[in-house]
Amino acid sequence: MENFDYDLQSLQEARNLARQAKQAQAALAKYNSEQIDRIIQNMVKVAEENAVSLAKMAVEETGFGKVEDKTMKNKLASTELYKFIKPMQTIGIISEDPVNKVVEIAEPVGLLLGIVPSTNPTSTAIYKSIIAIKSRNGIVFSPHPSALKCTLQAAKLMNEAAVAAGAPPNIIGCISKPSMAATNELMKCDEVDMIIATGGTAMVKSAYSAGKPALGVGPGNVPAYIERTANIQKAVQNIITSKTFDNGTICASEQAVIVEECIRDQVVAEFKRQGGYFMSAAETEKVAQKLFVRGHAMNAKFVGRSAAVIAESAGITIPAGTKVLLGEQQGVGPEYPLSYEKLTTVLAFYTVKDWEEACELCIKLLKNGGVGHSLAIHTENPAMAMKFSEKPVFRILVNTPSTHGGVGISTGLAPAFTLGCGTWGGSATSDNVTPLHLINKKRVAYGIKDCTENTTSTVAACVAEKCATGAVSEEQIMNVVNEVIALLKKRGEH
Ligand SMILES: CC(=O)SCCNC(=O)CCNC(=O)[C@H](O)C(C)(C)COP(=O)(O)OP(=O)(O)OC[C@H]1O[C@@H](n2cnc3c(N)ncnc32)[C@H](O)[C@@H]1OP(=O)(O)O
Repeated sequence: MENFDYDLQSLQEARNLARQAKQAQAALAKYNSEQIDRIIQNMVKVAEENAVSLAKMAVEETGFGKVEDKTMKNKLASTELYKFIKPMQTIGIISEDPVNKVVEIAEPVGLLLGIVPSTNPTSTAIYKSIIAIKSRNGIVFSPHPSALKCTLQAAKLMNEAAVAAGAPPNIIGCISKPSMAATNELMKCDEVDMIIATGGTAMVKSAYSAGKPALGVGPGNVPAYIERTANIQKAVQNIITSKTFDNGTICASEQAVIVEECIRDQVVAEFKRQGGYFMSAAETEKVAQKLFVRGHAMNAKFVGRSAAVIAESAGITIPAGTKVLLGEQQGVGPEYPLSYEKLTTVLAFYTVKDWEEACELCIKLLKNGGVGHSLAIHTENPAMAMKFSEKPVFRILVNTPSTHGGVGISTGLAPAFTLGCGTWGGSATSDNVTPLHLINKKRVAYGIKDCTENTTSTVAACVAEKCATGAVSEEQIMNVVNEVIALLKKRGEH
């Protein structure tokens, strides 16, 4: 009976949130760029002011990651994101093509449903709130139950900041009584126009099955290849920096290190020097037993945990100061547990003969749960980086920590906490999701080609008109002239 009451209240809350946010969004859709920018600036300010407290809440509630790194994630989701999206045109006329005479006008998508993972519970809520408002959308959140309090607080702060700067009340909402029934209700209700789903595979799949537009992200299983020309000291430093950032909770973080035989000893020595601990086969087995449940599903108890916590729980002794645990693997698949995604401070370690073998292994690892996501390569040979761009991923991250590279901290990629995996990874986009994914484009298109019989004279008139206005360049005029000649030739009149 208690459960029944809870589910009922949870459903009612979801329906109310969707109704209120939809109403607010209808009003927001009439705002201009200045009004929207003022609102976003205030959201960014409030997110920045609360970056530390939200990070603390997230670590306390989920047990994942580190306060200082979650603080940085909250800042990436606000201050850094704002720098990147400020110049984006998301309102009104966004482009005019005088030659083809097409005018593009941005319209909001409407009301979004944001699904938020437990691994990035406050940064994802801040990021999705800001990109939603930038495109004049409303958003309601479905938080992960084990990160409820911190996601709710982040969403509340974003709503209050938006409203204080002029947004309609309730433009950002968040479920306070999470249940699958409420999440399903939001996914399917008429008020929600689009779902942005970040989280586990099952949740993303159900978002795509809701019968409405959805942007979802697939899982990652990122290989990091250290090629023979790489700066080994830097490559190892990048990998450790990445894997220890928030204790490995970001899905773009490295999952396996691949090295060539000829540099293996140097790489191993460098890892040891920088805080890597190479586990024996027996130790690897013990750690793997902790990391996974039900086959190779990640055990939440060891997601985003330090090497020391994992080692202690597995009953293995490691030197003080160890940053990452590495386990040698000879293959990929169920018999090699570290060949799966582990959002924590553990890496698989592989040795290959040459780059061709590295290629094959990368493909196998990606097919083991990471197709479409990301791959890291450390090399001083640009041609080698381009060879690896042929692999089935949409982010090829070169000489950079893959965590920082994938989410746009250390690369020119868009700052984002929703990283599309393209159709190969079951996503509707292969991009880092930005406000430009959250607009509809309306097009006003003038007739520029006559479809009637008297084409020659109409095209000539069209050329004359374009010349007369002086609005087009000589090159553009020549293009039109060439078009006319081609047309006449086709009709046997030239
Ligand atoms: C840019 C980026 O880094 S994006 C990163 C996104 N990637 C991820 O989050 C990694 C994928 N996530 C996972 O594998 C898991 O969520 C873990 C390992 C992190 C945590 O695992 P757990 O908390 O044990 O399990 P899980 O996430 O499946 O959820 C637990 C329960 O909450 C439910 N739940 C999850 N999200 C929601 C939601 N939004 N609303 C309602 N219920 C939910 C699940 O259905 C599940 O219910 P069940 O126990 O009845 O099956």
